[in-house]
Amino acid sequence: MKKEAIKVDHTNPVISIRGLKKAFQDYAVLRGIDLDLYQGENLVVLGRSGTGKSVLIKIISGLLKPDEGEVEVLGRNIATISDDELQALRIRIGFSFQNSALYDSMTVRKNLEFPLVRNRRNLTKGEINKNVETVLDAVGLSQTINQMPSELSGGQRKRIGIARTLILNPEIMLYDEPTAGLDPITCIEINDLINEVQQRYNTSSIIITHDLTCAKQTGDRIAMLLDGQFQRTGTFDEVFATDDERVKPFYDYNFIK
Ligand SMILES: Nc1ncnc2c1ncn2[C@@H]1O[C@H](COP(=O)(O)OP(=O)(O)OP(=O)(O)O)[C@@H](O)[C@H]1O
Repeated sequence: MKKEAIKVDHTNPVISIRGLKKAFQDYAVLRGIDLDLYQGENLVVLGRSGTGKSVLIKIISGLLKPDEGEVEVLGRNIATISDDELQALRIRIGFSFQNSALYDSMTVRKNLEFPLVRNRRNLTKGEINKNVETVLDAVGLSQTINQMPSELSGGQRKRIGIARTLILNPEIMLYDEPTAGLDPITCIEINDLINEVQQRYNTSSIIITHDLTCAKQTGDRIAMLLDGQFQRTGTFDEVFATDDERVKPFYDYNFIK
């Protein structure tokens, strides 16, 4: 489905990164990253395997510490906040993992209740049920409520993983390769879901992908990580209007020129 026009507030970055560097032993992965994610925006991050996309979102969610630079998330400097403040900030960020990260021994209902029981301790049973039903409806899987993850398809697991992050009403969503391993029709459905989430929950999102159809369908803006920096950012067409041999193969491979 074609993406509906979204109003992005370019005066209000929810993530602001300046001069971010991160190395492991001798290998400099991120070599001076500058990036803003604006309120309401879907930003797609592209880059070859091993260029540091996952490292970047781990730094944003406080799982890894930067070596140098400023990383401000929802107005808080990630490097200097206390552990308690970081914990509170993380609840405002939804992380959709590549493997969906569901608990295999729990039903869909229990998987969805889990973050609420942990983080919203004063909710009544009725409120918990209502929240579970609302997010299941949002991802179009109300009928799976009593099923086990093993009974779901890859696409359904992905949706439940997204529902589990939505249940805490995150302001920022981080999607790590949301369409990896899915068939083309399911990919399109997940792309549509990412756009629906953006509209319905007013989220700002970073979407890491190698799938250019996903990038084109979901991205309001694309940022391409090349040699440790964002060297090409813009709309999909702007980013790929180049003869740069580091960029062209992405397009040619995805769209079979
Ligand atoms: N905790 C760590 N310790 C040491 N090296 C690490 C660590 N985390 C990541 N790296 C290295 O950093 C580099 C970037 O890894 P990252 O997972 O961010 O790549 P990526 O761009 O997400 O790749 P892919 O598209 O394959 O998922 C890799 O060389 C990886 O081995």
